[in-house]
Amino acid sequence: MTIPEYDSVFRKKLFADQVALVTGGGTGIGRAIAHELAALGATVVVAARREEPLLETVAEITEAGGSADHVIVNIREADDVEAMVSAVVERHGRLDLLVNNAGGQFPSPAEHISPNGWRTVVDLNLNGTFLVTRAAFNAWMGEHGGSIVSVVADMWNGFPYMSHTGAARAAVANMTMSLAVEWGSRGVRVNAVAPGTIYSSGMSTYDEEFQRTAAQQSSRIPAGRVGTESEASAAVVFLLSRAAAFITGETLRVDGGGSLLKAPMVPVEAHRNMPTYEGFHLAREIPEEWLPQA
Ligand SMILES: CCCCCCC/C=C/C(=O)SCCNC(=O)CCNC(=O)[C@H](O)C(C)(C)COP(=O)(O)OP(=O)(O)OC[C@H]1O[C@@H](n2cnc3c(N)ncnc32)[C@H](O)[C@@H]1OP(=O)(O)O
Ligand SMILES: NC(=O)C1=CN([C@@H]2O[C@H](COP(=O)(O)OP(=O)(O)OC[C@H]3O[C@@H](n4cnc5c(N)ncnc54)[C@H](OP(=O)(O)O)[C@@H]3O)[C@@H](O)[C@H]2O)C=CC1
Repeated sequence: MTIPEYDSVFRKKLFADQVALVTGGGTGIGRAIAHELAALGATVVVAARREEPLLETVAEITEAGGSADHVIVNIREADDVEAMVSAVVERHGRLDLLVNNAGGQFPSPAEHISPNGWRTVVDLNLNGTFLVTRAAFNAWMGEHGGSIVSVVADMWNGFPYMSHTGAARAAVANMTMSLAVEWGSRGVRVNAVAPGTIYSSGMSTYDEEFQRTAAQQSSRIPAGRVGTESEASAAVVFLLSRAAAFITGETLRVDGGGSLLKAPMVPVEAHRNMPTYEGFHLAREIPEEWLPQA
């Protein structure tokens, strides 16, 4: 099958002569970003732990007329990360664009997350993102400038049953602001994109029950639907581009308005376990019909 070039809304040679590194670029949102950047003229290096999806994405991009390469990496390992960034600069001579897209987590009530489970998710989504960002700055961007975008999540009002990733992604949004300030004078912009529920191939890594819950999110999203991989990619590409030259330290929501609603992602169980406080004897007591019915 012939692979057509990515149908980007951006100008064809936007990233000509630039080199981009996309972590997690072999699958889902990362794969879409890799395709879009390559269609816009960048040489794209995709990096992750499994070689097969990386090779497939590289082959697709090459077939579509773009330039791509891959590196195997576990972003939780500092030595791996250093080797990845060195390989990109050695092979391609520069590193202009970094997309911290690799990430993931598992749904679980907080009390059942083991210490190692918590550490693993924070290591991947926060520490891994920091390691890659730091390595890209030290190896290239600190001297030559560049643009960094990290993919986080809709953690704005907490992330029930995903507390580990919520904490890690909020930390990345905060790190994004710190680094934007520290590195502005070096010509490096640092931003993030916070996707809501995106119908990415990554969704199929979850069990059926979770996927059903995710599908039901449509009814609480003002856009009336979940998002596409391309919609997440377009936001990342915009922030990487010169069109965003005056934007740094920002986390852009790509969630169809979902994060604006007060409705929780998961329903609150009816209970009477939260005692009220009435410090004033003339205060109104909450009447029975205003309390949850068991
Ligand atoms: C309400 C719906 C809203 C929908 C919004 C959706 C928003 C987000 C969507 C996405 O991100 S899409 C998909 C992205 N992709 C993934 O998430 C990938 C899948 N996840 C993983 O690969 C793992 O979760 C991982 C932990 C991130 C990495 O796993 P790794 O193989 O490195 O770890 P392990 O060695 O297997 O485990 C380490 C540690 O973690 C515990 N653990 C792992 N999975 C689970 C689980 N499902 N439940 C409970 N605990 C888990 C595991 O037991 C280990 O701990 P110890 O046993 O050693 O204590
Ligand atoms: N889909 C959605 O609704 C949302 C997704 N996100 C985030 O967007 C990003 C992309 O997700 P999506 O495309 O949906 O899902 P995917 O599961 O397809 O993408 C995750 C990618 O990260 C890579 N990865 C995971 N762990 C590591 C690691 N330790 N080192 C290097 N690479 C790693 C995976 O490759 P490999 O396993 O080969 O290493 C994979 O390519 C993730 O950070 C995800 O959490 C955020 C909000 C919503």
